[in-house]
Amino acid sequence: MNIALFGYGKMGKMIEQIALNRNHKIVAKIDLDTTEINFSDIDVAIDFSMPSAAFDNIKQCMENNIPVICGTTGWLKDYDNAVQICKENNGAFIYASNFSLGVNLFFELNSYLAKMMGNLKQYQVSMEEIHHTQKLDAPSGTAITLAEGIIKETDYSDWKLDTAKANEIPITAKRIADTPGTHTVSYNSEVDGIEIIHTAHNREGFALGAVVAAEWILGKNGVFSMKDVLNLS
Ligand SMILES: NC(=O)C1=CN([C@@H]2O[C@H](COP(=O)(O)OP(=O)(O)OC[C@H]3O[C@@H](n4cnc5c(N)ncnc54)[C@H](OP(=O)(O)O)[C@@H]3O)[C@@H](O)[C@H]2O)C=CC1
Ligand SMILES: O=C(O)C1=N[C@H](C(=O)O)C[C@H](O)C1
Repeated sequence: MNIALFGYGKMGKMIEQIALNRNHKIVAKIDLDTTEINFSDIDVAIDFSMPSAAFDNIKQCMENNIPVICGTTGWLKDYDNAVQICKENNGAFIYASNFSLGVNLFFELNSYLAKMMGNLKQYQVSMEEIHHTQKLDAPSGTAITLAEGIIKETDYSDWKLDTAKANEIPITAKRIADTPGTHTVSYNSEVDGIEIIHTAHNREGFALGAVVAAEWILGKNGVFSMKDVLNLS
């Protein structure tokens, strides 16, 4: 499969390694300085760029009939627009805030726990995410997906960074050097607490998930999620 990498930073380089090990070819490495792209060579685009760049990259690929796997976070105000453009072009698109198998299992666990907690008003939920100091967005895309999972199953109506009202989920974002990504969901009552934690030890899981998603989407049309790729319930 011929892959174009939109963004050749920490994730782009890790994806390149994994893709080459799985016998794929990297036919383009696109960054801020790229002036021309030869779309005729590309089977699938994988975007791990920047919040300000992702939507334009996705749009450009869709208009050239290239399936897109997008892992960039912090651009979701334009998500519905991206879905619309995908449909208009009969394209193929996956956005995931986190491509690792472990986090996608953690999303399922989070939903299950939230479902149990829905009627137990003595517990208050809160969340913490920790990432490296170069991260541009806060809270992380993964934390937002976790919060959305809780909102779906409980009376919480929104999330907020730091201070939140009673019906909002407070999220704390910490930035610590060399931390690939740690997410904790906590439920606390007067008498006890329950925590679930996912810790990424490195970026390999994210990169492998993105390449597996690219392999999966080839030949398909539509807007999908990692749940579809991993065949999770
Ligand atoms: N969904 C997931 O599983 C994961 C998502 N991420 C997300 O992926 C994104 C990238 O992360 P990471 O690799 O760590 O970040 P980096 O900062 O290491 O890399 C981003 C790269 O994007 C390049 N870039 C800037 N503008 C454009 C553009 N217009 N088109 C294409 N590329 C561009 C930058 O180039 P330059 O240096 O020249 O500015 C840089 O090389 C972030 O949003 C992050 O949150 C990260 C890990 C996992
Ligand atoms: O910027 C990162 O590094 C990461 N970003 C994603 C997010 O915002 O959730 C996924 C992962 O946690 C690493």
